[in-house]
Amino acid sequence: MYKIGFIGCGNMGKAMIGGIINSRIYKADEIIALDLNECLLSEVKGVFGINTTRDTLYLAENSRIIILSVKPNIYNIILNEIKDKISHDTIVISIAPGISIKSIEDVIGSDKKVIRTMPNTPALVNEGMSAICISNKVSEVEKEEVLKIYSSFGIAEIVSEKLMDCVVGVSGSSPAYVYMFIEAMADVAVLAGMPRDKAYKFAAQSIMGSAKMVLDTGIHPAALKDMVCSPGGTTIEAAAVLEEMGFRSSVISAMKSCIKKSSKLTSK
Ligand SMILES: NC(=O)C1=CN([C@@H]2O[C@H](COP(=O)(O)OP(=O)(O)OC[C@H]3O[C@@H](n4cnc5c(N)ncnc54)[C@H](O)[C@@H]3O)[C@@H](O)[C@H]2O)C=CC1
Ligand SMILES: O=C(O)[C@@H]1CCC=N1
Repeated sequence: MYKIGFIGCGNMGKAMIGGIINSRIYKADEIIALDLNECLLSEVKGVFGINTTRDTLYLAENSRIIILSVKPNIYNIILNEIKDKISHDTIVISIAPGISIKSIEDVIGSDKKVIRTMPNTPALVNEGMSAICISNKVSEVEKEEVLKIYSSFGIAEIVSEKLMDCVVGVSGSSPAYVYMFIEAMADVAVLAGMPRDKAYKFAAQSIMGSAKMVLDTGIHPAALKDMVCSPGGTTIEAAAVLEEMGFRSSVISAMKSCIKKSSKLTSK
């Protein structure tokens, strides 16, 4: 029996497998994965040394934990395909926006163990942020095990299911906004004469350091911002332009749109 099986090893599946392997929580031979894309499957086998299969039913029958790392529109197809192979000891984990615990139970049975999660791609470098919701069929020991898996590639927190759309906006999707920010900052550094490789390093490390300041010091982000803005200095010039150009309101509108999209998927 494999400890964990991934159906789908695209961006998110690969990131989680990479995080689990890096943290050594499971050995490569305790993990199995499947993907319709043969190149991708040989890639994860080659890079991580895990087992692979083309047989979805074999994976479902032989994995104690199954992670459905496919797009939300494939969920029902896969669940219908594997439902007879899911035992009462199997834990089925969703990582997709809009896929509720109930919608999975409706297909595989409400007597089965289902966990809904929302990870993010920084899992690949063990800096993921994940939310986890547990159904009442999952025991305390199983909850702790899943928390341990998700904590192996970053920070993981139990949240109530009603917060999951919000989680998509604030952590599932947010790495994309941050990459856009890094790209923009690096482009301007290049414009001002810095070589591109250095520009990415300077921009990314500044964002990582600032995030670490928020997490490690517990100081309010506004106070941390004020600590950078010298009176009559350079930073307040930039901050004033960001306010003028609607920086915060752009982020607010973008995230509201993301959360709305996630809740629209859920209500379908
Ligand atoms: N990419 C991200 O940052 C995040 C993605 N998610 C969720 O993770 C899930 C996967 O997303 P990505 O990895 O980004 O997508 P992706 O498109 O990179 O990977 C999905 C993989 O599923 C495979 N696939 C499709 N049908 C299949 C089938 N019938 N059997 C086996 N494999 C099949 C595809 O070949 C593909 O490699 C989605 O539900 C997404 O919403 C959640 C959090 C973050
Ligand atoms: O864009 C998406 O739909 C997925 C969910 C969170 C991140 N990527």
